Amino acid sequence: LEVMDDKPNPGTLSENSERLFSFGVIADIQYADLEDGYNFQGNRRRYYRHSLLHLQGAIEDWNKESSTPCCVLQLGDLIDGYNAQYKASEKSLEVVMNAFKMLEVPVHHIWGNHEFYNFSRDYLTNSKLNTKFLEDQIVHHPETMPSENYYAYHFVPFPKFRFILLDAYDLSVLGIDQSSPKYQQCMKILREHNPNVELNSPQGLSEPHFVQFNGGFSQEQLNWLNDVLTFSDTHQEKVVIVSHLPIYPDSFNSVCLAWNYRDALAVMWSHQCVVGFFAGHTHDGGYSQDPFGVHHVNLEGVIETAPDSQAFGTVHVYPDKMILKGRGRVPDRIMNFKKEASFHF
Ligand SMILES: Nc1ncnc2c1ncn2[C@@H]1O[C@H](COP(=O)(O)OP(=O)(O)O)[C@@H](O)[C@H]1O
Repeated sequence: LEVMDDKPNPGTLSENSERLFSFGVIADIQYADLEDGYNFQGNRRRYYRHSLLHLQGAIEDWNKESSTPCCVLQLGDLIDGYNAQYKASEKSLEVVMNAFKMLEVPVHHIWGNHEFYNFSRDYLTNSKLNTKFLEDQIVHHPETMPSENYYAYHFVPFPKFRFILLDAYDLSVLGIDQSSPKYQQCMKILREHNPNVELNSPQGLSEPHFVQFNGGFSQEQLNWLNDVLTFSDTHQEKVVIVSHLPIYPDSFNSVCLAWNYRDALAVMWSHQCVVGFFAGHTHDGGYSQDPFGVHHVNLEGVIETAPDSQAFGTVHVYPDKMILKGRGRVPDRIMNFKKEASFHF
């Protein structure tokens, strides 16, 4: 495609020879069978129908790639919340899942706020959006098994390289029964930080990420994350963490952060194994390397991508770096591993 041709090609021959494996990334497809619309601020066009064509184009490209990706990470918000209003949630999910059937490699689905506008957590758990069956278990390490109380798991597509999917709506008022103790606990957290009548509004907040369309990580999930990262440290693995919500404040506008992003950062920063953190949610995209050398990528959202562009990427992993090959409005990025974290052969 022309869009790719005018960018520098990071995949030179020598790099290709030491390429270990690759994976696809895509975020915020938010499909709905609706005319184009706008975001809440009214400054970004949303292409509800065209998002499906963008997804189909991405799938065709991944299938055609010379080094086939091991898998694709779908970073959440697969269908738009509007589907619920039009009683089209199940139909739209089916349309999008049918598109994914063309993909020749496994897709890992993460859950975003729009999943919970359409479906309850119980529904999602029993749906095709639950890809926990793709997890890898570590024998004799029961502490690395996630509990059923949140949607998170880890897998190893290449020796010594682990992916951890996190549930950023583990603490959330979305998709959960209003009579449950957990709802009450989460509503309390939200109201303590957000006195607005409209809980989706960050207006006047010193911590503007305490809004209803965000969520957070329970202590239980963070303890599990800590245990998996401890295992990875001990076994000299590299880890990429994936979540719908970003956790590093530098990489974009802070309204989109997970509620307790600081707690997640503290866990992550107490280990050396983490090399990257991929998130969606922001639509605008962003990138930052934190002081501990972790690369934070917020992927540009498909829903706000014009029909003549694209928004997805393939990440190629090398012994000493990851190279994001972006398509359309996703920029290419070379992300070097911190020195002590490079693979040694
Ligand atoms: N500043 C705001 N004040 C009130 N409601 C808001 C505000 N920003 C977003 N919302 C509401 O929050 C929800 C999510 O916002 P939206 O921009 O659609 O986010 P997403 O990127 O997840 O689609 C929508 O229902 C939207 O109307």
